[in-house]
Amino acid sequence: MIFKVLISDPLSEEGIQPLREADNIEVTVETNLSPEQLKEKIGQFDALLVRSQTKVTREIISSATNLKIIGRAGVGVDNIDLDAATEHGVIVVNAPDGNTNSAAEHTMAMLMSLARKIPQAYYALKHQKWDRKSHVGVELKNKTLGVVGLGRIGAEVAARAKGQRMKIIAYDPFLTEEKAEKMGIDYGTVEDVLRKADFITVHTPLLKETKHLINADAFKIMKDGVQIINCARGGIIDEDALYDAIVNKKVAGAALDVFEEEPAVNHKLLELPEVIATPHLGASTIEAQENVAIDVSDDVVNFLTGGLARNPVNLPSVPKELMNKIEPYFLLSEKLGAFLTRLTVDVIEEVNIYYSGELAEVEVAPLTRNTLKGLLKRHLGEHVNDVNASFLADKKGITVNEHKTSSTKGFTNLLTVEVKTKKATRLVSGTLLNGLGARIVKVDNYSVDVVPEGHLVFIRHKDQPGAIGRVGSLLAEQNINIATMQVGRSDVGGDAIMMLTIDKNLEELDLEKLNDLADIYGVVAIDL
Ligand SMILES: NC(=O)C1=CN([C@@H]2O[C@H](COP(=O)(O)OP(=O)(O)OC[C@H]3O[C@@H](n4cnc5c(N)ncnc54)[C@H](O)[C@@H]3O)[C@@H](O)[C@H]2O)C=CC1
Ligand SMILES: O=C(O)CCC(=O)C(=O)O
Repeated sequence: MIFKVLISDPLSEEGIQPLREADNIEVTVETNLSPEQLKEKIGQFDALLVRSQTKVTREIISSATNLKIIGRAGVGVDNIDLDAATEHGVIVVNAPDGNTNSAAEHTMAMLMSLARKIPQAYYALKHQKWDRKSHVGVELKNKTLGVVGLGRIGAEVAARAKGQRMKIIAYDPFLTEEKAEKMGIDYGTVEDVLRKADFITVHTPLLKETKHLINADAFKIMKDGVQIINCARGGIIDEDALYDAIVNKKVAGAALDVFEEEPAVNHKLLELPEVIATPHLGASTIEAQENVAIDVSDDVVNFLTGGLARNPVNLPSVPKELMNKIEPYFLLSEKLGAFLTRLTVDVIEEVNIYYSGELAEVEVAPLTRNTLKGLLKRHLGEHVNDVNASFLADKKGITVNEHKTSSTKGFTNLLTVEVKTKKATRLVSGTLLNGLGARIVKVDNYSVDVVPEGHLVFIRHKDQPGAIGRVGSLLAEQNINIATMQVGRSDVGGDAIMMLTIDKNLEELDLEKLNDLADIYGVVAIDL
């Protein structure tokens, strides 16, 4: 059998040698295809290899009747509709490590160019202006670099900036004080980083939680004259807010490799002399392009010829017999993880998963991975799946323990997820009720009975007359209908919880007003 592979973005010729050399693989390189042309052609191919230009939309995937694998020669998979790929049984693989070094080096190049106004001075000189006065820069030595997102690239940037004698302060949901100390950097909340830094560089994926992470409010708390670098993803910084902050002289300069809409030509930020920019070149080196092309080509060859892919982004693969037994628990396990991650404010160090009743009789590793997927997605994004979840948890220094117990507390099956941080232990239990579907039956020490779906609001409060009424009245004022409500308490007049399901989107809920009500200790909004 011959497998047909389409390469639709420019990839390194050296990097695709594994594909060219494989006996049963035929390679077609056709770049610059329009979406319509790609849609028309894709049905003939078993594999598609892309960089970031090709948008692999649901429409393209739906037309790809033979497609088995999509390879992304790079990290970010935001140009590929992962849900559509998973739904169509197409595995997506990426090359997470191959361009780390290049992206980190590009960030350093941008940082130094920004500090010394090199692009502006070059531009002036090219236009016959010998202007030394307008291009006075600042030193990096003894300045503070704030790193938001200390993953592969963020950590490499931090290590290099130390070599420039900079002080580093970083925030990452998986960074602990101990880890920061080992790396010789300061650990802070995102606010600490924004307040203390002279230069701020972002290295997160673009997620719901990181979209416009650097917005007008964030600029307000930064130092006057701060300088900003984005070599990660357009959209992490609110471009309108950045524009205003530069015009108002709050921000002295910005270096951008990425934009909300690419290609970004005629962008208003590019009109500002304080902004220097490159057209998404972070990974554009001979070495990175060779590395990422080799990594995805190897994975495509392995996968098409019956082997395992090393860097799957979405692969669900469990033996059929086991699948039949555990499938009903898949959604519950992910939702328990997703629920618990919203209740956890500090860095998660340990996860304990207790399987009871009929669940104690089967192989539960896929459920553990699925629970971790629910836990990790909030901070690591959609590329977390049940294949890479355990690996990512391990990489983030989280200890994961599975426990099987016979104690079911009256349920035929019970799944309990417990997370431990330095400051707290939180837990949630769920079950499948015969004929009634999934239920959350316990949160910390409180028994509840909540369907784990929709828009949930979890409120900790003091068990006092009027507390529940005040919440109800405030939601009524905001025209928000309460669909279900559960209350639980430890003892009379002590700590208590409310779990509400509301009919409106959580964005329409004024969390601050709820938080400000008398006897309310904390409110968390959770979309399940
Ligand atoms: N400009 C370019 O050509 C390139 C851009 N990239 C982009 O750079 C970014 C980083 O890539 P990697 O370091 O390889 O990814 P990574 O997954 O190793 O690191 C991302 C880090 O962001 C952290 N994070 C998630 N939410 C956060 C939040 N709200 N606040 C702070 N940190 C948060 C995660 O915990 C993780 O440690 C990605 O967006 C990637 O697509 C990557 C390569 C080249
Ligand atoms: O393919 C490219 O050049 C972009 C690389 C990138 O942005 C990524 O790997 O996330």
